[in-house]
Amino acid sequence: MWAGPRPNVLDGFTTSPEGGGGVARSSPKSTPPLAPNSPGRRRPGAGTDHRRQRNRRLLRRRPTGAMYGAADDDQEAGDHERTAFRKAEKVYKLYKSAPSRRSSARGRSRVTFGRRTCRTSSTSPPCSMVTAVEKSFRRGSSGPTALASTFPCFASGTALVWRRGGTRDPVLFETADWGGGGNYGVLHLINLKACFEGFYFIPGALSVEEQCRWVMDSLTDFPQPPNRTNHTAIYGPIYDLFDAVRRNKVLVAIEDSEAKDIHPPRYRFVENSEGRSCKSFPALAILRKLRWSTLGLQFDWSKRNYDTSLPHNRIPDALSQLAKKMAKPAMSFKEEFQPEAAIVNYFGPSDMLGGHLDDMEADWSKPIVSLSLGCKAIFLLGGKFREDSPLAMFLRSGDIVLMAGEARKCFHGVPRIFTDEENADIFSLVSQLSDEGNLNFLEYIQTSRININIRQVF
Ligand SMILES: O=C(O)CCC(=O)C(=O)O
Ligand SMILES: [Fe+2]
Repeated sequence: MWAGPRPNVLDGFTTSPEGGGGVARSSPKSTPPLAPNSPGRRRPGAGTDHRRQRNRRLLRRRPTGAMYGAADDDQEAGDHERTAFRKAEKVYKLYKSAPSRRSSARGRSRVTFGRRTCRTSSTSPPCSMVTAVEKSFRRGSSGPTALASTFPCFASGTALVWRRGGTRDPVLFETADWGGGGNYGVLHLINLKACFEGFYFIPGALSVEEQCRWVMDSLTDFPQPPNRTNHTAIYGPIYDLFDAVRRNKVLVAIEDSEAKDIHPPRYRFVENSEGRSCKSFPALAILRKLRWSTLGLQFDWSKRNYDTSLPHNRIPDALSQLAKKMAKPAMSFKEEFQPEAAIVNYFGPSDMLGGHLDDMEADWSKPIVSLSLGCKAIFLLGGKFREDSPLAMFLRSGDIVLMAGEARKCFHGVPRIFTDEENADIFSLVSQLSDEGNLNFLEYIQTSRININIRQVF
């Protein structure tokens, strides 16, 4: 169990108890109440009270994203917490039957779990758009739809969405103009709710080789300084985390005399901590508590803005090229997407990302390009208000989602990932990594999901 210094309370996700609970979450009591009907989107920079108020709400929602602890929240929350989005999160989240335990130790998440038995079991995945869509896309079934039966080429039409309780809603969709060639099907929801316009789903967009590459980069290059991670606020810049895991190293505090720079590393990895009086942290534990890293322009979670004064590298060229290519269906004919920042989210077995909006980019007409890697997840796409019931869908390794236009203003989140062998849906990724002998990556990704979302900030 994690016993390190208290992390930035605004960092990352709340982790599972067995995952170490390394990321603290802010207490629901200390955060401002959520207005029952959040105001619609205002243009960035409007600087109104509404906007500030909403940002404070998001400040709490986005980075903490606590799913464990939800039971606590529910008890302490008022009606404003009982929104359709919140209800859906509860339907889809992972429940465990385990003895109730509450940790209040400093530096750990305050989590409660095991109060309820499993409702969303790994064998009963949600009825969702993707249930319908993937019947047609992935398995080639005729399905109750006007979708062409073979993936990746399909025709515009209507799909039926099963909702809980057996009702079926039609979803009108069109195939998006890919523009850049490539053998992908792009599903663009256009009428389920007006606000879904601008949401594009590109199943199987990344080959297994590409998936391996992005998994490896996410674990090796992307957390390297000057990129910041949830660990930066605690340890300062730390280098070569994944290499340290491979070599079973431990993280130790650097003696004062070793620090010469203005922003010196405060910790570094060493072979073993023998002979040192300070505390040491196994590299593997640090990796397991990695929740996010930021590429390109660095996002300041505490101020909720992009801090252009922070040292940063440009988005890696290959990632930038990929994002430009994938963004095409959501861009106007003459424009090119300009990747300026990316957030890499690392999900452990019981992690989730609470419902939120991404509203800190200046131009919301530009898409967010979001890559899924590793274990399958449930993604909730809500409306402009938390009261709008979200659509649930699966995102698998290699899928890409674009959020643009109206959908850019919609609440969304990830209440659940599937880490069991049967439901994680990572067979090809696993066999590719095993063939290549990349066992450390394999071990990590078998119980994890990585999301890379790429943004144009200005
Ligand atoms: O993990 C995902 O698929 C979504 C991530 C996301 O919405 C975000 O980082 O803002
Ligand atoms: Fe998001």
